[in-house]
Amino acid sequence: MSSSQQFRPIVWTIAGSDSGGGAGIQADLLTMHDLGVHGCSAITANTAQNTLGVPAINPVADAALQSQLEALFADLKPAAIKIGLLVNAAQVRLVADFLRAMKARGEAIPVVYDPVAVASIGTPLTEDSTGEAVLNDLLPLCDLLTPNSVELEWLAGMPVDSAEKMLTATRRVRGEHACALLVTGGHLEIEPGVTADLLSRGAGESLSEDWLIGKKIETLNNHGTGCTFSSAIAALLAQGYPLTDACVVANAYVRRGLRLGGSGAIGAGAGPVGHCGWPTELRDYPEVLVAGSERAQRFAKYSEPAALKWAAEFAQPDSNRLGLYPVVDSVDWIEKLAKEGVRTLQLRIKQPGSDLRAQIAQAVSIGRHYNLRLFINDYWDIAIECGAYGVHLGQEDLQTADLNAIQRAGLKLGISTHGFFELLYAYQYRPSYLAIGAIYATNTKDMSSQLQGPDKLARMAALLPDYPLVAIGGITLDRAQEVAASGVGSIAVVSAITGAPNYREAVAQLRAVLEQ
Ligand SMILES: Cc1ncc(COP(=O)(O)OP(=O)(O)O)c(N)n1
Ligand SMILES: Cc1nc(C(=O)O)sc1CCOP(=O)(O)O
Ligand SMILES: [Mg+2]
Repeated sequence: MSSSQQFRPIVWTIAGSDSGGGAGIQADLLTMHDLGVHGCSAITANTAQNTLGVPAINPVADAALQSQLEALFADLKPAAIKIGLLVNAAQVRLVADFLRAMKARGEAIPVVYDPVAVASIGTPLTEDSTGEAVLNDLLPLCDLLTPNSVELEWLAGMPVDSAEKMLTATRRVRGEHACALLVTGGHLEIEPGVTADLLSRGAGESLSEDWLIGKKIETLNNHGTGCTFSSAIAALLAQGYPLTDACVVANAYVRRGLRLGGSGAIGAGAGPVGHCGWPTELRDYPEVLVAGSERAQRFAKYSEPAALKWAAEFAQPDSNRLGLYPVVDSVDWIEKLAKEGVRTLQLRIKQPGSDLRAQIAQAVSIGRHYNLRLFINDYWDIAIECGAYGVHLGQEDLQTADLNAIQRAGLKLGISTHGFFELLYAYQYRPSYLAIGAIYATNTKDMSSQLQGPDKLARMAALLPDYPLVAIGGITLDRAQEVAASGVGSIAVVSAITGAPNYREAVAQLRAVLEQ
C-alpha cells in the first residue's frame, strides 16, 4: 500500500476558513495531513484574511454548519475533534448540541477546543454573546482547552502576567470545568528568550502541572500557530497518543514549523507558520521542567527538598550500546548469565526476603568479578551501600529517590520511560541510559496502558541517536530484529531468557541479532 492509501484515522476541524491560507481550517488540514490523519472540516465562517489583517468574518448560516456536521457524522466518524473559531452564541450552542448528542450515543471522542479570539488580541472575530455560551454550553463537553495567556485571562477572570498567576488562573478554570488545560505561553515571556506552555491535567491526588519550555524562535511567520497546535494535538490523540505525549509532540511540530517555515516570501505581513512534517529533531521538543532544577525557581515549581535530591549528568557507561540486557530476579541468574558472556544485567527483586541486602551485596561482588554493568532495580540506597555499578529507577522513584546521593557515590543511573513526555522528562536528568517501554504486550508486568509499538520506538530513538537507549517489554527473538532496527543499542528482556527452554541458546540467538 502506498503511504497515501494507508489507513488514516479521521479528525474533524470545526473552525473558520482563512482565505490567506495561514490559520483556521487551512492550517488545520495541513497539520492533520502532516501528522498522519485524514482531516474533515465543518466551516463556521469564511473569513476574508491576508497576512496583514482580517477585513471580514462572514459567518456561515446555522443550517450550513449543521448540514456539514450531519454529512460528516453519517459517513466519516471522527477519532478526535478540534474546535476553533465559533463566531456567535448560536454556533456555540449548535456545536454543543451536536457533541452532546454524539456523546449520548456513546461516542467517546476527544474534543480539543482552541478558544480562538473569544478574548480579543488584534481583530475581534466573535460576537459579544459568544463567551457566555462557550462557558455554559461548550466547555463541559471539551477534554482539552488550548488558550493562550490572553484567553486564559478571560476564562479565569484575572490578569495573567507571571508564572504564579498562570498557575492560579489555570487552577481557577479547572476548578470550574473538568477539562484539561494547555496554556500556550507565546504571549508571555516568563524567562527572557524562552517560551513556556503549562499543561494541567488530572484532578485531586493525580493533578499534574507541567511546564513545557523551549527557546523562543524569532520569526515573522507565526500566523496560525494556535490552530496548528490544537489540530496537531487532536491528530495525535486520534492515533492513540496519551494527552501528555500528544502535547509535547504537537509543541515540537509547531516549533519545527516556526524554525523551518518562513522564508518571508508569503505576503507582506505575518506569514504562516510552516508545516514541515513529523518533528524528528530533539531541538524542537520542549524541556519538561523538573522540580528541584535551578530553572524551576522561575516557574513556581521549585521546592527545597526536591532541590536537595536533584542531580543531573550521571556517569556515562563505557559504551552507548549496552547490548543484550537480561533483567533477572536472583543472584543465581546473574552468575549463570555472566558465565555466558552477558555484560549488562539487572537484579530486579520484587518479592524481597530478609536476605535482600545480602543478595544485592553478592550480586555486586559477582558483578565486579565478571566486570559486569550490573544495575540494581528499586533499592538505590542498598545499591549505594554495596558499591554497585548502577541503579535502575522508574518514573515514580524519581520523586522520592536521592539522585544526588546516587550521583555523589558515582553510581550509574538508568531510568524507565513510557512515551515521549516521560522520555523528555527523564532526559532532564541526563541519566546513564534511558529505557523505553513497553514495546509490546508482556505477561511479566501489566503495561497494557503504556504500549509503544516499534514505530513509536523508532521515532523516540531518532530523537537521541547518540544516547544510550534500552528497549524493553515483550521482546522475543522474533521481534528482536525489528527492535534493533529502531536504532536502540540495547534490548532488555525478562521472559525471553528466564522463560526460554534453553537459556544459553536464547542468549546466543539474541546476541547474534544485536551484533548483526
Ligand atoms: C531496562 C529496564 N527498563 C525498564 C524497567 C522498569 O523499571 P520500573 O519502571 O522501575 O519498574 P519495575 O521494574 O520496578 O517494575 C526495568 N526494570 N528495566
Ligand atoms: C519490567 C518491565 N518494565 C517494563 C517497562 O516498560 O518499563 S516492561 C517490563 C517487563 C519486561 O518483561 P518481558 O521481557 O518478559 O516482557
Ligand atoms: Mg523499579
